Amino acid sequence: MKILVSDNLAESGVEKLRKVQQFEVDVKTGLTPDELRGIIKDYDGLVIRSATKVTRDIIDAADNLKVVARAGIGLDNVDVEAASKRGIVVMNTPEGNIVTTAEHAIAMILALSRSIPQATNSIKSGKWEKKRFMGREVFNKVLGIIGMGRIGRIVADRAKGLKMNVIAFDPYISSEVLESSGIEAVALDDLLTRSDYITVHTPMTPETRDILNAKAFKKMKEGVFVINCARGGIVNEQDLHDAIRAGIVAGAALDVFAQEPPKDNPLLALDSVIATPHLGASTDEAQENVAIAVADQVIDFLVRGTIRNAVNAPNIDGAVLARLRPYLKLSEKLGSVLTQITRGAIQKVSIEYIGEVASMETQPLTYSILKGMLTPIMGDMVNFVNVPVLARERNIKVTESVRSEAEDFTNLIGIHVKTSEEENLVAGSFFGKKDPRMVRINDFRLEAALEGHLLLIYNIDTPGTIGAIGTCLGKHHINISMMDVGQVLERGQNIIFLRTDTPVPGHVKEELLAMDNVNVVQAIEL
Ligand SMILES: NC(=O)c1ccc[n+]([C@@H]2O[C@H](COP(=O)([O-])OP(=O)(O)OC[C@H]3O[C@@H](n4cnc5c(N)ncnc54)[C@H](O)[C@@H]3O)[C@@H](O)[C@H]2O)c1
Ligand SMILES: O=C(O)CC[C@@H](O)C(=O)O
Repeated sequence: MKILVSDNLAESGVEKLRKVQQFEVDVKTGLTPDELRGIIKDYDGLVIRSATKVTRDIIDAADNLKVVARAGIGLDNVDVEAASKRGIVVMNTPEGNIVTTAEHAIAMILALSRSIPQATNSIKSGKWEKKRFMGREVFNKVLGIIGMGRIGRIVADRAKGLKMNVIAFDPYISSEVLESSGIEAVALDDLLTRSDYITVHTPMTPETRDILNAKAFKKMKEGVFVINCARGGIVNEQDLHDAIRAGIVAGAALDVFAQEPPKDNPLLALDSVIATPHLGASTDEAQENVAIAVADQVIDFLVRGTIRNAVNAPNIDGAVLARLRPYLKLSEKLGSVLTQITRGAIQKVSIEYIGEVASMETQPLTYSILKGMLTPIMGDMVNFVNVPVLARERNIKVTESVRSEAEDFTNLIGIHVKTSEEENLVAGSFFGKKDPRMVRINDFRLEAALEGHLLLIYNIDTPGTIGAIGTCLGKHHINISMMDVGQVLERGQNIIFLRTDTPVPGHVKEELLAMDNVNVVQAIEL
């Protein structure tokens, strides 16, 4: 079997792969997309970090490829959907670099506080500018952490060691879980107004994109420091630039950028901005961890058939998997819809399998639902293996029940979620043999295909509202390809479910929301 390592992988990982008798390992870094497309057909396994872009084009040319394995977390550079369609397993190593990245954020906090990069440049140019670089202690200062997952929690722990006062915003973790680790859970606005330092540690999702934007900067304390070692675009770069120029933000430390490598990024021209070229995970220790983990996983899969840390396949026997595959897809999509339409920290998920599906092995389906629910919140690090642990860590109680007779459908999967703020139910089934559909949102019956760009609107039923919604979308050149309108009252309102050909941008959602009779507008991406 042929393995291609197309990014810089620590030697220990390459060696491990080379020791496997059945493997022939090539290390070829810096390939252009055309070069990679030209050679990929020969390989069974592809090992990457973040530089190689595994696009649909590459996947289409990969006749023998069985696995794409990422040494690291982010899979932004892999078209997972295209790989899944071709039956290629995509895996990552979600644990190996979290300590290193958290330490980088702490290094950024200290470097900002004492202007270490700027002072280094100054002294190297022959100056001795003691007054210019008057610093600031971190002792007793308020550190606001947005996103309290693996890295956020380690940052909190290290910052407490520096005697900072840590407050955190993570709507998907209950305040009891945070407070049991001595961290004050706060609302986002509270964090923005109280923090001396704000660091983001969320994945990039439609909800976290631009979470620090002009509106957020306006609420911050004058002199705040901002740190982004997560993903470019979580902090809006233009708005950060404006906030620095306006004197709100005293300095920013950026490891990640909306475009990498950054091109003519005006932030890099500002003296108060310090930056590193996506080095969060770049320590010998982390690279060793992820290289060994990725090599072990590739060997386990290609030699022993065991799948670990895959984002697109559960850990089960091939024949069972083939039977379950359509249900896995339906389950994951329903889970994703549910999270995207429900606010608050998930407390309880109750799943009902009805009809033929009740006689199948339902545990992978439950994991698939949980994966669908947690991925919009946690991004690529959620996989079929770690999802039960992640759910447990978040105190999510999961119950399953089965019923053999379905009333209107041969098969039905119903999921009810209770969060700290509300409750919702979705249900899905198949039309024809394999066409997954969502058939219920709470009491609203519909027949929605589970793919693409969807929009859920709650409105007060008045003549003209649907027309006005269509006109608004049309004005922004957004075509509606499907529409279901609720006939039953849902929370005293009507419900409209649309599919559009292109995503509905935030400003258009706000325009819809500003209409007299429209109360809720939720975009769902599947
Ligand atoms: N700079 C680097 O080299 C580097 C290295 C590793 C990871 N990362 C990035 O760091 C980030 C965090 O990674 P992780 O492993 O801690 O992820 P994680 O999934 O363990 O944690 C993310 C947390 O963000 C929370 N969250 C989701 N949406 C939120 C929202 N709207 N508001 C507040 N919180 C929200 C989730 O509940 C979760 O607890 C990711 O973006 C990852 O890609 C960067
Ligand atoms: O491989 C890298 O250097 C990037 C690591 C990081 O962003 C990740 O997603 O794991």
